[in-house]
Amino acid sequence: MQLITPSFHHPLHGVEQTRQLEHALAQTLPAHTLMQRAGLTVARLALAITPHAQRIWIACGPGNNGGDGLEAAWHLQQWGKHCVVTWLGDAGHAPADSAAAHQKLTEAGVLIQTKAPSGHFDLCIDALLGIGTSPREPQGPMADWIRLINAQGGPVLSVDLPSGLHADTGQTTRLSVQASHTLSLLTLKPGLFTAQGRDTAGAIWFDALGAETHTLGTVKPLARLNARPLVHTRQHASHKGSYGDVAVIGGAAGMTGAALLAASAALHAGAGRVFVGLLDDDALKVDAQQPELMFRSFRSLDLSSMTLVCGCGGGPVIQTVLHKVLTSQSPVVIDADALNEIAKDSTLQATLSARRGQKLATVLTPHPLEAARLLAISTHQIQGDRLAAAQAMAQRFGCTVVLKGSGTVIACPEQTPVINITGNARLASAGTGDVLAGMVGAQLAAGHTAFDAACRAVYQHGHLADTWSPELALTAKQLANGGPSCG
Ligand SMILES: NC(=O)C1=CN([C@@H]2O[C@H](COP(=O)(O)OP(=O)(O)OC[C@H]3O[C@@H](n4cnc5c(N)ncnc54)[C@H](OP(=O)(O)O)[C@@H]3O)[C@@H](O)[C@H]2O)[C@@H](O)CC1
Ligand SMILES: [K+]
Repeated sequence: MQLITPSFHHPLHGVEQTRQLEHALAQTLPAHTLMQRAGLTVARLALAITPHAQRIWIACGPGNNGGDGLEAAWHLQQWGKHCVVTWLGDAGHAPADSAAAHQKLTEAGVLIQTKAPSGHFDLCIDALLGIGTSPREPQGPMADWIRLINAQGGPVLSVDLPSGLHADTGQTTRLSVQASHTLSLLTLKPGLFTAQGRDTAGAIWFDALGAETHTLGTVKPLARLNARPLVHTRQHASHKGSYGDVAVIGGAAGMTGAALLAASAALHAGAGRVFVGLLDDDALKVDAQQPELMFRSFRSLDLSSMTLVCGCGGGPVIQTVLHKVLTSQSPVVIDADALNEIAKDSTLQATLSARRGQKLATVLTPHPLEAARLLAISTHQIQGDRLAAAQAMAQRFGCTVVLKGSGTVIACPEQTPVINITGNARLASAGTGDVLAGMVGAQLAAGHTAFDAACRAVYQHGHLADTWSPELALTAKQLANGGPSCG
């Protein structure tokens, strides 16, 4: 069992793949073994997170998730805990593994109740719903028990998934369990890490139940977790030209700040030189706070020799430069208003898609609303399946897509998508998206592929927020500078 941190590219398997693996593994083991392993590991984690808990409520659902709970209760009872076990199943109709667990617990003399318990519990174990959850709203006792678990206010350990959370998408039913810990079994599920997953699952643990890495490797994952990128030591004998040039193109009248944030972020993320091509003719020609930035008119920029970050603060006028940017042979990051303009214009969309045929690096960085415009669907549909939406955009436009939001998804046509788990809600403030675009630009300028550049920048952007002092406000300006202590 392990606590999940962004240290490894863990594979993420959805419901279908998890069931395939379960089936393959179960064939090699005596009956009920997987559920017995599941119950034991749940009981061990319960003990680890609440070592002094005496009174434990184990709420068990009608399927095999409930069976895991019954198995866990058996161990906890053996270890001297006072377990209150409630079950929504029916011994005559329960799945075979759950029926066996029910019989074992009954034979151990544990009372299995059907009514909601009363009083306070030191720990609740939520074994109501796992990968078998359907999108219908829980009703009756299931709904009552979810409300009661959430009302306890103490630690809640969810078995496999917080009940009500969909394993593939991270969507929840309106009523769902709010866990402090979730122990994902056999596989890690993508829904734990994106959309509502991060807010409902708490700390995420994983136990492969004896499935070795090569067994997990037999089924293609839906996604992988982003992991801390390797930091390359700079060669002593290098110079600014070794790290590439970035040109930020944007900053229409009244919106120069966005372009300056992206430029500053590119600079602090290691680009060799950073140019700013502002679309406002009357804009500043130098930034005294950041004298390293070189201001140029868009017309005078040599687009062929630099990485372009296009759209930050661009307004509708960005439309006038997009054809030139998209037909350049340079790596390109497309953000904000540039995305909105492309969404409106099928000719620009064709120009964007044509870059793939020329093997030109292109990264789109939409937030869900921009993504909705690009795919001409609703934001609700985008958020309903973020992995699928990011992949659809990557396929449609033939490039790398960074779908921002809780559990940012990075997708490209050739690779398994990645979900990022660094970052937090402090990033939900003006300008942080411009900073990310600049950071992606710096990674592209350093020579990384579009997908790698996006993964590295997204990780670092989130990591800065995760290591930010809780006493200090997180502002985009300081984020661009690499953190509050850096300027
Ligand atoms: N896979 C593995 O490798 C292993 C799996 N294991 C465990 O098994 C779990 C999967 O078990 P599972 O397939 O029985 O599904 P599960 O989540 O218990 O739910 C099905 C039941 O819930 C009901 N129900 C569904 N939605 C509902 C709703 N919204 N509101 C109300 N009710 C709803 C549904 O009713 P139905 O829709 O059929 O009427 C059915 O009765 C998995 O997550 C893991 O914990 C481990 O033991 C070992 C290895
Ligand atoms: K559960």
